[in-house]
Amino acid sequence: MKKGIFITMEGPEGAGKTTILEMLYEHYIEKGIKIVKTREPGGIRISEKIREIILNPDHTEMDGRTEALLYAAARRQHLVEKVIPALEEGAVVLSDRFIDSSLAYQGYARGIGIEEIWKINEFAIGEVMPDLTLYFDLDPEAGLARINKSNNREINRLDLEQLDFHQRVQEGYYKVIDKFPERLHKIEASQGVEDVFEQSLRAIDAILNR
Ligand SMILES: Nc1ncnc2c1ncn2[C@@H]1O[C@H](COP(=O)(O)OP(=O)(O)OP(=O)(O)O)[C@@H](O)[C@H]1O
Ligand SMILES: Cc1cn([C@H]2C[C@H](O)[C@@H](COP(=O)(O)O)O2)c(=O)[nH]c1=O
Repeated sequence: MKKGIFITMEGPEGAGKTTILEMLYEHYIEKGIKIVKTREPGGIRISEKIREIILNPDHTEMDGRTEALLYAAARRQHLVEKVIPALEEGAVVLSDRFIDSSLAYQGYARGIGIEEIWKINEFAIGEVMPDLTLYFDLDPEAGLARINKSNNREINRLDLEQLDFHQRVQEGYYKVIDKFPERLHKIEASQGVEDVFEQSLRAIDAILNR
């Protein structure tokens, strides 16, 4: 039975999810809160292997539905092996991306359909949905400029998509917000890191203190 709190971070490329996740993790560790950080696709051995297959820039022939199924498979294993056990132990789980990435990227930007992608993901995740999702909103040009400037960020197959794909990703997230307005908390990610961090903390503390 779930006792912990499941929080996910979403947004287009370079929006600052990983930066803020690390800051939140350090903050809650210092406060003595039991917290687990993880990411998708990945987080555990099998899902990291699936990540390598999906994001390899050489795999240009990958079909959109194959891509969607691989993300869902990685998600399933990650949930069963890492997220659900941590929630059962009462931890706060912070995940860099989850199902909303599939809805925005494969469902909307790839044009497979948000409802189609929702159906295959329902099979993968069952009842497990985040308690809160922080959505970092940033224009794709600005996000791509950030990752191109960054030295320690490898450029993957999805980064190499055209700008119009990344623009559809952002529109896809807006559709996801319309679908789940209670769960998604939108944060303006063009602000400085400290402001983004403070607003993220406030949203999470509201859930932790409930
Ligand atoms: N608020 C911010 N203002 C300016 N630069 C930022 C901000 N947040 C993060 N950055 C920088 O932008 C780059 C991308 O940040 P980060 O890796 O956290 O983004 P991300 O959303 O996890 O990206 P992706 O999902 O594409 O891996 C890094 O170089 C980071 O230092
Ligand atoms: C979970 C998930 C991710 N993606 C995409 C989004 C990014 O382009 C990469 C992951 O790279 P990151 O540096 O870790 O953000 O994968 C996706 O298209 N669908 C998904 O479900």
